[in-house]
Order: sequence, then C-alpha cells, then structure tokens
Amino acid sequence: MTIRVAIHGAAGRMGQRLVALGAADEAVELVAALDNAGAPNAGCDAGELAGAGTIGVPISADWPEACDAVIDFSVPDATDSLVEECVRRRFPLVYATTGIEAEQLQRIEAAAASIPIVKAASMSTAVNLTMKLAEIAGRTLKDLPSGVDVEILERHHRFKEDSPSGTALAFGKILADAMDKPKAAHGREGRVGARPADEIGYHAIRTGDNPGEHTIVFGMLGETIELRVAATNRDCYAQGAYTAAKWIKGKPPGLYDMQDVLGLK
Ligand SMILES: NC(=O)C1=CN([C@@H]2O[C@H](COP(=O)(O)OP(=O)(O)OC[C@H]3O[C@@H](n4cnc5c(N)ncnc54)[C@H](O)[C@@H]3O)[C@@H](O)[C@H]2O)C=CC1
Ligand SMILES: O=C(O)C1=N[C@H](C(=O)O)C[C@H](O)C1
Repeated sequence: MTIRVAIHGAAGRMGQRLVALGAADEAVELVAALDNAGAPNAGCDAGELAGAGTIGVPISADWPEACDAVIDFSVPDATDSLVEECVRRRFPLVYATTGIEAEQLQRIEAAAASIPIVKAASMSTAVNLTMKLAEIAGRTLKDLPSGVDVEILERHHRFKEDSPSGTALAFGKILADAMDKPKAAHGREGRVGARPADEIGYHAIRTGDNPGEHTIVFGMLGETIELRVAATNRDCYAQGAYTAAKWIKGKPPGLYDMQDVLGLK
C-alpha cells in the first residue's frame, strides 16, 4: 500500500530528512514539499535540496489536490493556516512542531473533531518507550519513604528556538501526574533554599549540532536512577513520523499521540 504524503516545513532540518527518507521508501509517494511562500529555497527540487537526487517535487506553498497525510515539522506561527487547510481539504495531519501557545493547541484540538491528528513532541519510538518507562518508574517510586526528586535534563543544537524542549515538557507532564508533583522550576540561581518535594526541575542545554537528548533523574537518599535517551541523528524522528502517517490513514477524526501509534497505551 502506498501513501501520498505532503511535508510541511520541507526546506527545514527535519523537512529535508523527511524528503530524503520518503524518496527512498517505496510505500511513500511525496505529493508536495510545502514551505513558507517566501522561503529562499522556494522552487528548488525538494530531493536535490535534501541531497537525495531529483524527485520532481518543488519546494512550494502550493497544496496538493489529494493526500493521505500531511507531516508537519515547521514553526508555531504556521499552525493556524496549516490546521485550516487540513480541515478544509480533509487531510489527516501528523503534527510534530513544538513550542506552541495554548491557543494554537486549542485550534489543533478543535480540528481533531473533523480530521484525525497525531500530535507528539517526539516522534521517536525510543523516546516514547522511555516515556512509558518513566511513567512506570514514577508510579513505583511515588510513595518511597525517603522521597524522590525529579529533574529533567535536555540537550539540543544551538539553533533550537524553544525551551525546554517539547519532549522535556511531555516527560514532565507524565511525571507530574504520576507522582503528584505540580510545581516546575526552570534552572536555579542564588540562595533558593532547600528543594521542594513537589517540584520538577528542568534544565535546557544548547550546544553545537546535538539532535536531541533527554535524561530523567530520579534522586533518592542513597540511590539514583537515570533514564537517558539520545538521538545520534534526526532520522529517528522522521521514521517515527512516517510510521504515524501510515497508521493514520483511514482513522476516524480524533487527537492521537505516538503512544496510540506504537500501541503503548
Ligand atoms: N516531534 C518531533 O519528533 C520533533 C519535532 N521537532 C520540531 O519540529 C520543528 C522544526 O524543527 P527543524 O526542522 O529543526 O526547524 P527548521 O527551522 O530547520 O525548519 C522549519 C521549516 O519551517 C518552515 N516554515 C516557516 N514558516 C512556514 C510556513 N508558514 N509554512 C510552511 N513552512 C514554514 C521554515 O522555512 C523551515 O524550512 C521545531 O518545532 C522542532 O522542535 C524537531 C525534531 C523532532
Ligand atoms: O528541535 C529539535 O531538534 C527537537 N525538538 C523536539 C522537542 O522539542 O522535543 C524533539 C526532539 O527532541 C528534537
């Protein structure tokens, strides 16, 4: 079975890997490489830009007539127009952009009443499995007599604009719910006093070309557990997005995540 896929944000770091992997996948037909109308690469062949050879699909703002899934890795500001087009055309959406505002999330949730949407801060199978492991760890350690401190460390490339990462926030939400820790602290400076028990700490490191790394620290008295998951390149996210695009075809409207796609619920 072949699926027709449009990439939204096709000229970007992730978009180019999606184009390259899609061009090499017999089960994928790339029907559009969408990007900002004013993008410097508009009109270039998307395959050439991605280093995958000519594929005959230009980087453009022109939407395809038909499509089985739109895969989005773009920018928060593009969310509203993206969601509007997908709803108007009844195109299923795999949404991977992070750093969105509450209103943008509400629009995605509203759109899921008419089209199927998979939304996940990380499309990586390894990251989603680690989320499951973190949830088990959190529930198991919740009532430990010595108490358990949770800190989330993330490292990304110098170009990343949002922090903490969407994935760090997703880990945080899972652990806040599982362990009843509603407070968040983003870094620490000065004489802040002893660490509150109901707080999750977030630390965002930005260096070089790191494609994404997350460490969840469970600190107890006398023992420490660390769950670490690290990408060595961006293909884990791109492969996961294609897994979601193949899964979403034919699904009823609704808001899904990668835990649904991977059967981890
Ligand atoms: N969920 C996941 O697994 C992952 C999510 N991401 C997220 O994906 C997003 C993109 O990441 P990168 O590729 O590194 O960024 P990037 O900056 O390299 O690419 C973004 C692309 O979006 C394009 N764009 C801007 N406005 C647009 C519009 N109105 N319509 C269509 N395209 C538009 C830009 O021209 C650019 O080509 C970020 O939010 C990042 O955090 C990144 C990796 C994995
Ligand atoms: O911007 C990135 O690169 C990444 N962003 C996502 C996030 O914010 O969690 C996913 C991945 O870690 C790479």
